[in-house]
Amino acid sequence: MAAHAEATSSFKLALIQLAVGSDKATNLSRAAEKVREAAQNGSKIVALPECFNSPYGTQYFKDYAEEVPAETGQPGPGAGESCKALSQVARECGVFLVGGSIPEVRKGKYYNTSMSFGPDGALLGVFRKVHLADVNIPGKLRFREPDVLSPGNKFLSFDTDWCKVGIGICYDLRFPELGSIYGLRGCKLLLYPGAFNTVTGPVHWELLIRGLAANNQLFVAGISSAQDLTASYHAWGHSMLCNPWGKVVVSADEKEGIVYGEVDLSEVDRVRSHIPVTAQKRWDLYSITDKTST
Ligand SMILES: NC(=O)CC(=O)C(=O)O
Repeated sequence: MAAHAEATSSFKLALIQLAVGSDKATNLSRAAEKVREAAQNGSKIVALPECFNSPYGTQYFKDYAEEVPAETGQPGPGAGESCKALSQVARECGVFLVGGSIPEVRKGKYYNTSMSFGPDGALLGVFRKVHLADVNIPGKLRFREPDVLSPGNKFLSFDTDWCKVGIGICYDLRFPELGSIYGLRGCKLLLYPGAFNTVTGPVHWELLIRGLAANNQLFVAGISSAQDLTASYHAWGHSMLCNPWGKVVVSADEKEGIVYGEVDLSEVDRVRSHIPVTAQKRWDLYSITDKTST
């Protein structure tokens, strides 16, 4: 009965392609406004982009960094302003909220950190970007997150009322091992807040999202900030949801907006029954080992 209920369940997902500026308070209040709009339009899971409260760039991370609670559950009075704002709007709207990412400071180290909240405002868990962006394309683009950030050492998957969701951040898309691990954990939806750029984005963003979805036969969404050609970093935009067949269900252009997609979980089982690769793994020949705990 439970399996049937899940097999037929479907829900609306909202990807908020936010225009991010240099004022943190404005970024937070505009993000909350968009979460309210997405909830009013019937979304059950809402996701924000990478670095939604600060401009993207190694020169900004330290100035915008906040502490993130060490414990899950309702954030205490000492929680940072972004954590409090996200928790509050998730509770007000009764949605699962994947809070994009923010620069975090913890014991003198900096991280690119995503916090996820339940509909009661409780912090469900944090994901610190595991693979840090290291891009050097001579004459075109250079940025190295490892110059400032430390990598996270844990993955994050959590249960919603419909399915288990796995979280990665941007450059993590380049490492299909993470998607495989979430697939093995039973996730049916992967959410990657991101900020690809106008050099790598046109070639790699959609390709990586679709590849991850097709290889693991599950839903994958990438959530970008909007493109701003006056900023020092030109985010690619093009937030999108891809289905387990590897097809783009819905996508944005480069401008600010909310992308809505219907996640019909029965598609996961349908695609897996049509082409049973998830049941054909040759674990006698190779392995994917999850060395972390949830
Ligand atoms: N910003 C990133 O983390 C990644 C990126 O832009 C890229 O891989 O290209």
